[in-house]
Amino acid sequence: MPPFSRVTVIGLGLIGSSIARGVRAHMTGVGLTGYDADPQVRETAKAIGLCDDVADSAGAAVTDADLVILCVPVGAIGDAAREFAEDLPADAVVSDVGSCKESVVTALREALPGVAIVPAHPVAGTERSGPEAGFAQLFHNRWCILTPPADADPLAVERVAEFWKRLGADIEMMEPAHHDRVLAVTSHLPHLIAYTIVGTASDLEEVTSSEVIKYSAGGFRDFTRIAASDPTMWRDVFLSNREAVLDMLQRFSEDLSALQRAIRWGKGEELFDLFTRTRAVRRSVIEQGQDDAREDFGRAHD
Ligand SMILES: NC(=O)C1=CN([C@@H]2O[C@H](COP(=O)(O)OP(=O)(O)OC[C@H]3O[C@@H](n4cnc5c(N)ncnc54)[C@H](O)[C@@H]3O)[C@@H](O)[C@H]2O)C=CC1
Ligand SMILES: O=C(O)C(=O)Cc1ccc(O)cc1
Repeated sequence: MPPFSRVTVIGLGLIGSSIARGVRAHMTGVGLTGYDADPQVRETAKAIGLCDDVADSAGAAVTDADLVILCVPVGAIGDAAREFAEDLPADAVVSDVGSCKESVVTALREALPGVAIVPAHPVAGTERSGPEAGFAQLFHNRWCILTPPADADPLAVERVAEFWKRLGADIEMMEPAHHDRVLAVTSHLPHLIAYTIVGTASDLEEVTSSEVIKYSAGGFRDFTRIAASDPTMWRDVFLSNREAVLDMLQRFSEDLSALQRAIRWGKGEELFDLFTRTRAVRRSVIEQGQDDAREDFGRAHD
C-alpha cells in the first residue's frame, strides 16, 4: 500500500510535475491535487492532465490531503505554506523539495507550527522549468536527502522516505546545516561558476556572441546548459544558503589563485598532479553507478 493516499503538489514546475507524473506512474490509486500561483501554469497543468484536480487556491488544494509537497523556489516556501496553513487537515504531513534546507526548515516551522514537517531534497533535476519539463523517471536511482527536525514523528519520516523510494529514489538522512555545506560545494558552487563563465564569455568584447555559439566545444557547452537554469530558483538558493556558499567560494578562490600562480610560474607538475587527482574523482562518480535519467532525457531533448 502506498504511504499516502491523497497527495497535493504546490508548485507545478519541473520538480512538482515530475512528482505528479511519478505518482501516476508508480502509485496507482493515489489521489493527486495540484496548485500553482501562476494561472498560466494551472491552465497548462489542466490541459496536460497532470493531476486529478488542479485547484484555484492553495487552501482548496490541501483540504483533504494527507501529504502536501511544496515545490516552489526556496524563497517562496514560507509564504506558500502560510497560504494553506488554515486549511491543512490536522493529520497531514508537509514536505518540500528545496535545494537548501536550513532556511526552509526555519520558514516551514514558523509558517506551520505544530504540523508534521519532513523536509526533503531530491538531488535530481535539469536546467528546464515548468509543468511540461517534468518526467516520471527523473528521480530513478538518484538520492533524495531527508532533513527531519530532531523532534520529527518517526512514522511521518518513514512514510515520506517510502514515498520517495516508490518514485525510484535512494534515501539519505542529514542534518540541515550539513546538507547545506555538502550541496554548496557539489551543486551551488558549480552553478555559480557556470553563471560566471558564461557571463564572462558573453561580455568579452573581442569575442562576438556568434563566435561563442559557433565554437562552444564540449566544456563550454556543458556550462551553458547549467547557466540556463531558472534565474528565480538560483537567486533564491544563493540568498538562502549564503554562509555555506560564501565559505566554499572563499576556498575555491584560494585554490584558483594557486592554479593561477602555477600557470604563471610554469609549474607543470602542480597542474599535472591536480588534473590526475580530479580525473580519479570523475571515475569514482561514474563507478558509483547511479543512472543519470537527466542526461538521457537532456540528450533526447537537446
Ligand atoms: N530544478 C532543479 O533541477 C531542482 C530544483 N529543486 C528545488 O525544487 C523547487 C522547485 O524548482 P523547479 O520545479 O525547478 O522550479 P520551476 O520554476 O519549474 O517551478 C516552480 C513553480 O512554483 C510556482 N510558484 C512560485 N511561488 C509559488 C507560490 N507561492 N505558491 C504556489 N506556486 C508558486 C511557480 O509559478 C512555478 O510554476 C525549488 O525549491 C528548487 O530549489 C530541487 C531539485 C532539483
Ligand atoms: O541540472 C543539473 O545539472 C542539476 O544539477 C540539477 C539540480 C539542480 C538543483 C538541485 O538542488 C539538484 C539538482
